[in-house]
Amino acid sequence: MRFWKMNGAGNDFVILNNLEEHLPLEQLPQIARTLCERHMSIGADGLMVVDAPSQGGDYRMLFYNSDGSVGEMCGNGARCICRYGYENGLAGETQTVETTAGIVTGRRIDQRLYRIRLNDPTTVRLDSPVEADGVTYVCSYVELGNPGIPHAVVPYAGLRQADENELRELGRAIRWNKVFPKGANVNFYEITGEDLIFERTFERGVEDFTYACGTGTGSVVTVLTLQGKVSGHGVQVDMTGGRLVIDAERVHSHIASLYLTGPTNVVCRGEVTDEDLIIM
Ligand SMILES: N[C@H](CCC[C@H](N)C(=O)O)C(=O)O
Repeated sequence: MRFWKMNGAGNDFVILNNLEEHLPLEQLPQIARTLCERHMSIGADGLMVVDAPSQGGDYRMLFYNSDGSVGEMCGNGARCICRYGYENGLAGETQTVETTAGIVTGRRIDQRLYRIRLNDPTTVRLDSPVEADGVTYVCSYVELGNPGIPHAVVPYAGLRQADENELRELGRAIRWNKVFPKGANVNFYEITGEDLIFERTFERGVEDFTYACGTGTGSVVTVLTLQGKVSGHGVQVDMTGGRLVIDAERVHSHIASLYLTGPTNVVCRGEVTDEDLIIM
């Protein structure tokens, strides 16, 4: 089984091409759990599988979190898979990717820089109170696409200096809060300059912080653009693993388009030989 290991701003993935591997779909959650484990196997935040398109796209992208759960979409993953698609001859410099959340289009800017149009926000709930550990947090909720990937957007003063363990516990409490029926990725942010944000995301399905989250940055900038706190144009979002840039086009009280731009890295390519993997 051939694989690529990639990351987008430090959000890392194992990529398999099912047009060649022909793995049964029902085995993919188990394969994701095995290969994403950081001590026993390759290690990654998620597994992405390229499969045959069914809606006129160049290919279909299946996304599994490291715990084997399905993600509707992954912004950094989609940027990486566009590079994978381009470099493997599956698509050209502009491409159409079929994701569970809907169609995502992507564009190669240069060897490492890729830009995608994220799924449009389908649900936006600004500033509703969420209670965690007896404290009320003012928290917005965004879903991108349909079925939408769920994001909580939480302002957090002094985020850079915050105690990581405390923040993780809070992230976990909000992630499991009953007001979010699908759960949520929890995006803590602070505004650090004009159109400049620092963000950390506690991810559903990884159940920890990742180094970056593309749909998370899109959700934060959606909220802040609607609230008039950022311009929406070229908003820079710094995360642990690098800088992502969001362009959000605001039309009246909604976001009409959302673009994510950022770096990719092909870390290695090779053959999976993990002897713990059971493939029927
Ligand atoms: N890191 C990803 C999102 C993964 C989504 C996953 N954590 C889920 O909620 O299923 C991104 O760049 O958009």
